[in-house]
Amino acid sequence: MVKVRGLKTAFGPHVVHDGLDLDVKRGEILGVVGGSGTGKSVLLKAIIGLLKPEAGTIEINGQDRAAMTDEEDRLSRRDWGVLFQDGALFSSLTVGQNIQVPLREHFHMSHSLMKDLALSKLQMAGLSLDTAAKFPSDLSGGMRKRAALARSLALDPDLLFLDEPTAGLDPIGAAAFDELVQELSRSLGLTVFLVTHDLDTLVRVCDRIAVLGDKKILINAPLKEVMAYDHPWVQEYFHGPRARAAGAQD
Ligand SMILES: Nc1ncnc2c1ncn2[C@@H]1O[C@H](COP(=O)(O)OP(=O)(O)OP(=O)(O)O)[C@@H](O)[C@H]1O
Repeated sequence: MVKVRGLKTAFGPHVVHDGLDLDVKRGEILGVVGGSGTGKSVLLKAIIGLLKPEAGTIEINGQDRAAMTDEEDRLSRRDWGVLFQDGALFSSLTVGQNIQVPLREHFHMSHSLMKDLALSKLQMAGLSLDTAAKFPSDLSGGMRKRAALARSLALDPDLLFLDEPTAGLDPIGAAAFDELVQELSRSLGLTVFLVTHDLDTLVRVCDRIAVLGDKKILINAPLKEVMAYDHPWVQEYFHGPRARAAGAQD
């Protein structure tokens, strides 16, 4: 579903990725982890086209992003949704209006159809219908995440990019959110690219885990294999007390 080859990204002299390869398989939930500043968010931004790589190729659904015309790029954007770390909802719009933003951008449809679609996405994200009329500031952190998830589902994407979706949620809210992502992935066949620091999330929902380090993907494999990988950061992260508490046992 996503194929990255030889990716190089840099900010001036600061090289973030160099010769990075990554595959995201259709229908899987891939967890992307790595130490702070290893370039998880930059990788996500490069894949979705918010950041231009210095070298390498990125294919989504078999289409080389660099070779796309503007129109092809616009159309391909319908195939994926993004949930950024802060939710990034428009504060002056209601939740319902927020969910309608991508629909307005991509389709000409009647107001009532748009409203109905927004309500169905709210339900998919586990929110009650009355949330549509509320403003983001009226919602709890967990509800805001769900509202942002509903917006990222607006165009019925095949692929979902989530950047630290459970950051800032309490453990119960985080577990419920993880469950929702897993349920959506299974029922809609969604492929999920999930950047996270949350060991609970990795253990609970990810089919495979890609570890970023030394400007590359060090390993991309199921949890058990990743835990056995001989690298200091991997060993410390997956065998420390937090990992044991999350149930990541050999
Ligand atoms: N717009 C930018 N301009 C300059 N440097 C940047 C920019 N965005 C990111 N960087 C740098 O790129 C590197 C990778 O950043 P990134 O945000 O991808 O890290 P991360 O792995 O997501 O970290 P964290 O886990 O702390 O969120 C960092 O050194 C960061 O300072």
